[in-house]
Amino acid sequence: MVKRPVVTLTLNPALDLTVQLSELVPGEVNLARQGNLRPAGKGINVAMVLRDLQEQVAVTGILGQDNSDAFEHLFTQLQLDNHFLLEQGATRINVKLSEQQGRVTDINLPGITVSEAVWQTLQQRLLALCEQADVFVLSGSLPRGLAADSYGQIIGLLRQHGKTILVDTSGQALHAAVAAVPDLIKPNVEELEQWTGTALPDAEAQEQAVRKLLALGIRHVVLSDGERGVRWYSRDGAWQALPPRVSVVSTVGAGDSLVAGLTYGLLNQLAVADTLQLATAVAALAVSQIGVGIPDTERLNQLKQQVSVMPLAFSC
Ligand SMILES: Nc1ncnc2c1ncn2[C@@H]1O[C@H](COP(=O)(O)OP(=O)(O)OP(=O)(O)O)[C@@H](O)[C@H]1O
Ligand SMILES: O=P(O)(O)OC[C@@]1(O)O[C@H](CO)[C@@H](O)[C@@H]1O
Repeated sequence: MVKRPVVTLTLNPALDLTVQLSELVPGEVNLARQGNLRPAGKGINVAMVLRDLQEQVAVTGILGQDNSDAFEHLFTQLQLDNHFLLEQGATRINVKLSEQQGRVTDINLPGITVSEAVWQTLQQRLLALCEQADVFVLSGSLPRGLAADSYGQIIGLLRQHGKTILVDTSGQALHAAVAAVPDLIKPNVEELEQWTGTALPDAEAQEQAVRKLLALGIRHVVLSDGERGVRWYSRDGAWQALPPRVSVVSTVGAGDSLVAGLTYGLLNQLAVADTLQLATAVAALAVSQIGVGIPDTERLNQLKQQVSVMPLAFSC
């Protein structure tokens, strides 16, 4: 049977310039140990990992026409079905300053400005993709020119066609996405705090916020918490996964790798515990390298064995 592809949407992609430094000293001349420029952005990262997990993936979103080559090359190389639209200007460069002891400083640029015409065409393209795909992953921030409720509009459109929708975004875009009730969201703790507008200092406070999200009709809330791991909440129960200890090279893309693992689990109807085991291992792998992906399946299997997954006492 031919597998139907997953669609990942990246409205605000980026070329990630990862700079490896011994230690960042602000205000001084910093000599980098190494630099690396690669096509990225949240949905594209998710797509790369899903491809390494042997899934068929269609990628869409909006790229700047002045520097789309590196992206197009990547899509061809990885056999990602390319449905990106081109807009005037250049896709942004996001700078990731990665220090030896694991700290990463992100400098994310605003990106291109999207015209109304391109936005309308993008919605038509998503509609066309509804013919061939059932699962849509909407990831990342919004570029300039798009209304804050753009994800709300897209979720409404996909919902009318009965699609499964996963969302990973932040700030106002997360607010709008939540209001449109996707199937799964993956905030980190800071993003959950942005959504409630309050500090959520402990698991109890975080779970109060999660209950509100589930009460709105969101079926799965997956809360990531960096090296402390991840907690998955649904009306059927809750689970926690503790990641293996890895030596941190760059945490950039850890969240996207987790989302890819979650998507794989949903697509293949894995049990929650198995999905979390895989997703947490893939995220740990991302942390131990520059960029995302699974260069070594043996290593992934070793990491999977070191993930602990346990049920959590939780009621809605
Ligand atoms: N130091 C670490 N060691 C092992 N696993 C980690 C580490 N940091 C993050 N992870 C894994 O990656 C997952 C996602 O990390 P995090 O909560 O930081 O997501 P995020 O803030 O969305 O990440 P991103 O930097 O991609 O936006 C965590 O739930 C955890 O499983
Ligand atoms: O501006 P957004 O879309 O929130 O984040 C963009 C970004 O930081 O996310 C990815 C890591 O998750 C990077 O590849 C990219 O630079």
